[in-house]
Amino acid sequence: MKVCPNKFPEKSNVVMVGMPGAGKSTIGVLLAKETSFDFLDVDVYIQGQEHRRLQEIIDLEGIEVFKELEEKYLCQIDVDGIVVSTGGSAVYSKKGMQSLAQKGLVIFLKINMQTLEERLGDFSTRGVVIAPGQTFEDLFAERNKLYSEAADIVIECDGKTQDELVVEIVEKVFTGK
Ligand SMILES: Nc1ncnc2c1ncn2[C@@H]1O[C@H](COP(=O)(O)OP(=O)(O)O)[C@@H](O)[C@H]1O
Ligand SMILES: O=C(O)C1=C[C@@H](OP(=O)(O)O)[C@@H](O)[C@H](O)C1
Ligand SMILES: [Mg+2]
Repeated sequence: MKVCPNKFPEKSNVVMVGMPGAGKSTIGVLLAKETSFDFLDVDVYIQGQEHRRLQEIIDLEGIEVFKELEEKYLCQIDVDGIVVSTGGSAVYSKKGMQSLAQKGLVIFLKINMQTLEERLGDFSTRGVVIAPGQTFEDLFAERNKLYSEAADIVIECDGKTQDELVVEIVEKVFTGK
């Protein structure tokens, strides 16, 4: 039986946004298991459609081509009863986010700079969309603004385990506590 995000009956999906390393993919799948929702990781979806790794696309074709592709695939997603974990750069696509938000409750997994650095290590090998010369601090500030604007709900993730975060999201989104 499917549980509905009953605090938000007009929304049939849950959409995770946030910095790379914030936990969108791992917490998204745990949330889907907990709620009997299905799960879609947009990064995995793009790779499956493109038959190549995101890192390869970014390295060989550059970030602008990657962002165009990401927008194309974000706009194709038409689902119900799904936890959708986006890639960290999805918020650069206004059209893509508007499309997801039509039926999706957008959850921003917010995390501080120190935790991100610990989790990401060398982000140049993780395929992060960052402009030449842009510092990670600048990227962090730019992205946080976009995630906050896109979000219906902000979840502060620092110092919390994945399981604690799933419980918190279920309470805020599914049981209305
Ligand atoms: N709350 C958490 N506490 C500790 N480690 C976490 C937490 N959330 C995610 N992680 C770890 O951080 C890494 C990045 O998580 P991932 O889900 O891939 O992030 P994203 O999809 O946002 O880039 C993974 O190794 C994951 O296990
Ligand atoms: O933030 C980014 O620029 C990106 C994050 C990645 O996803 P995760 O946020 O799941 O790591 C992936 O979409 C791509 O490599 C670009
Ligand atoms: Mg991910």
